[in-house]
Amino acid sequence: MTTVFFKGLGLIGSSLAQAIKLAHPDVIILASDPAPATIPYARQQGWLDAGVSEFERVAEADFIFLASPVDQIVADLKTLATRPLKPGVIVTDVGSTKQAILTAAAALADQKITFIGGHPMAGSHKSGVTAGRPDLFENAFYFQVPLNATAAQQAHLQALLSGAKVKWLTVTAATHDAIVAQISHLPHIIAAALVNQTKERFADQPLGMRLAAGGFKSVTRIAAADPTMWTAILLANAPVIRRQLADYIAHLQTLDQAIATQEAAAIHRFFAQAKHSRDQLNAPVKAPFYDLFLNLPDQVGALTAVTGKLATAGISITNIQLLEVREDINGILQLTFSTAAAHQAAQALLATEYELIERG
Ligand SMILES: NC(=O)c1ccc[n+]([C@@H]2O[C@H](COP(=O)([O-])OP(=O)(O)OC[C@H]3O[C@@H](n4cnc5c(N)ncnc54)[C@H](O)[C@@H]3O)[C@@H](O)[C@H]2O)c1
Ligand SMILES: O=C(O)C(=O)CC1(C(=O)O)C=CC(O)C=C1
Repeated sequence: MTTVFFKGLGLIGSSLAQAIKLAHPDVIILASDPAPATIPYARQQGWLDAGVSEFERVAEADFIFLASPVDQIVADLKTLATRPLKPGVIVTDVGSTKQAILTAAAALADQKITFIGGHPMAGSHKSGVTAGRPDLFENAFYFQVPLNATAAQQAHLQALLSGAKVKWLTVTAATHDAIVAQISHLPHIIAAALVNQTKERFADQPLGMRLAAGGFKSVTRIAAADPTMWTAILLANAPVIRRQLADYIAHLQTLDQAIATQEAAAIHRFFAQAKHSRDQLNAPVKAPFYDLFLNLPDQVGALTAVTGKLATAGISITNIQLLEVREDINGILQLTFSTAAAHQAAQALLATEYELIERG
């Protein structure tokens, strides 16, 4: 019998819990959440087996999901490291940032407890248990950032979450935080800033932003997201967000200059480039992508050893994915590069130590 413990049963926690229960009805789900109506609602829905307080009964868990705001996840990781836990337990989280969380999880690794950082790339501006849905993550990417897990342990977590129907992507914490700062954190800042500035601009207009049509509404939907969650994200990923925010402001200033000097060609280029890129967003991914497959030993730190070797040699990886992992058998690691030169250099570097595999 498998027991899964959720600390935090809001939008993301409850969606994952429901996806687990649907795919594995025998799994026992325990959860703690301080929001008063959360546990009764989940019990009444039928997919929560028991509500507990804080970390009560956590020692029964085979999997522990930390699904509260990222600052609370950091605090919970430190607390968990002092608790007696079940041998072999896998601890994971769903936080929107990864470096601060992986740093805090070192306290667990010191106790020989397995930690795998996680982040499903789907969600909503709605929050709380009532917004949760078992199909929320269908076809979404799900980042996995292992700290001290074997390939088999990563696969074990993926199997538990099979009902979520996600596309797994293994990355380092630094890569994760750089990517999501640009495509998730920055957009939330921009949406909120636009709403705040619009509100100020319309201070003396009775209807104000209620007159807005689709443009304003589609750009600002995510400004309705939970302020507690977003404060924690911005503080946890501050240096990366600040760099990308400065870059964004520079883009706005360039456009401002082009408007001031009436440079029609520059303004046209600004919109044409954006249209081209936005039109590509849902198009199938086209080459050039260069894949390298290798047998990854089922050992703690095996993935970090490969990525560390490539980083030391200055070779950048576009994507890392673990395929076909079975208990006690090597997993296949798929490394994707964006240039033939990087692919060749990686091949030469890794061939001496790893078994490279041909895949069509
Ligand atoms: N909202 C999204 O789109 C999205 C997507 C991916 C990941 N995430 C991440 O998932 C996590 C949860 O976000 P969410 O959208 O589910 O937020 P949410 O507000 O819907 O849920 C958070 C839950 O955590 C609970 N909580 C707060 N303090 C707690 C504590 N000390 N112990 C136990 N529970 C506690 C809250 O009561 C709430 O029910 C965050 O770390 C967030 O960064 C969010
Ligand atoms: O769809 C939304 O409303 C979201 O904001 C989801 C969203 C994002 O796309 O930025 C929010 C936070 C995450 O960590 C991942 C996904």
